[in-house]
Amino acid sequence: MLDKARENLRLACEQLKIHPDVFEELKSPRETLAVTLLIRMDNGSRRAFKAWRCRYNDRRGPTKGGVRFHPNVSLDEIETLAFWMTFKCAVANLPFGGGKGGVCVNSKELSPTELERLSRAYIEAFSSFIGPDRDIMAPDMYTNGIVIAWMADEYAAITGEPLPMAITGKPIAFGGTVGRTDATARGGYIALRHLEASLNLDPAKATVAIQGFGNVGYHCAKLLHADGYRIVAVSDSRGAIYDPDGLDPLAVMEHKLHNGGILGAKGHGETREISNAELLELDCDVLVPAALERQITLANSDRIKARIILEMANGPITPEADAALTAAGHIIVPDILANSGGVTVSHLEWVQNRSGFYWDNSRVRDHLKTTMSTETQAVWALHNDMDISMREAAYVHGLRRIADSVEARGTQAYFSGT
Ligand SMILES: NC(=O)C1=CN([C@@H]2O[C@H](COP(=O)(O)OP(=O)(O)OC[C@H]3O[C@@H](n4cnc5c(N)ncnc54)[C@H](OP(=O)(O)O)[C@@H]3O)[C@@H](O)[C@H]2O)C=CC1
Ligand SMILES: O=C(O)CCC(=O)C(=O)O
Repeated sequence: MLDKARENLRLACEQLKIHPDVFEELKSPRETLAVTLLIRMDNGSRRAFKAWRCRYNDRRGPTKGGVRFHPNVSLDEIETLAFWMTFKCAVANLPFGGGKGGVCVNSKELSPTELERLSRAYIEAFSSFIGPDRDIMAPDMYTNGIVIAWMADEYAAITGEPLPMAITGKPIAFGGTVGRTDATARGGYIALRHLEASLNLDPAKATVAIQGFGNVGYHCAKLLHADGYRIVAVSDSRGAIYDPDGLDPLAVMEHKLHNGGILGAKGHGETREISNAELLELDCDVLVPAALERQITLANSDRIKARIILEMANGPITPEADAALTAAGHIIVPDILANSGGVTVSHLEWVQNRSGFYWDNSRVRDHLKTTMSTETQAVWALHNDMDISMREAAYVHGLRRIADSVEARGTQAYFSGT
């Protein structure tokens, strides 16, 4: 995946006529630590789990990014996610570089005590790699507030820092910020709402399909539904439900909490089960991938019907499929813009921890709204002015800021054309 992600970088470097030195610096991660975590299982046996943390690039500040627990986590995935974080933080204009971490584990197979030991073992292994001015962790797939609280507690014990600033996404009672739980979804929602007029989208008429019903997918569904969008399909790892008359996200979540999954939840009309693959191909106005990478590839891109794709997951569309969809006229609001609301509010948690002054919900939301609207407008303007896709525009926007920070350190001027 990293090879393919570099392709976006190369294109943005070409667009901006950036000096080759910048590409040379950004094409590889600065450092990645790979470890094996050994934990004691409840039955007394020991089990090994591969784990990584990557600091991709720190030109704009300490590296920042979540930690993922998933059986498909690999070195390539973590380095690619850290590459995307580098650009995401620049697009959001945060004083951060990009990082990411993960453990190759199916956390659903662990008991709560095993999961706690694994979370604490991760921090033990990476405690000297991370730090409030070096690398700051946060939640990602299958690392919720409880996992983050164990991690923060372990870091506090190891470092003697009662309030760990090297980990964001903490519970509010442990130094977290208001507004982080739904920040990623809210950021994407603000971006979409900002573009409504330009995209000729009418919430009262528009239909939405959402893949993934976790933190991001659920809150996205809730926010869009509250504004009148008709949520016609949602999915989780077990499958999808489709109801052309619409689904109520709160009722679907209620069902998931009681039954362990969304299958069987009822909407306003005749609800039926479909597969995750079918969900992606539904005839709807907005498709929101909010689960894993590489869900839309050349194998299914010609069957995608949604006019607008709001990429809330990281990397849900492969570069080849992205090119095909763009050529076919689909508008893709790219991940490094659409899902940057999470890290934007993580930044606020870090700021509040450092200052010791805590913001209220309206201040956090106002800040998120201003950031998302400003950066969405900037990317949209570049997309129109340069006649490039929104993804290329987002990379150009982020790359300008990263290249500026390289140049500001006194190295040679990198923009040959300006
Ligand atoms: N959390 C955050 O702040 C941010 C997250 N993101 C990205 O958003 C995406 C989702 O993250 P998040 O919501 O936090 O993760 P969660 O762990 O909260 O939820 C993941 C959801 O995806 C579902 N899922 C897992 N595998 C599949 C599959 N093969 N097909 C369909 N659905 C599947 C899960 O199903 P089940 O419930 O059955 O397990 C679950 O509903 C990821 O790409 C993540 O990197 C990006 C920016 C920030
Ligand atoms: O909140 C953060 O710091 C990072 C979130 C994240 O991992 C992501 O945006 O992909």
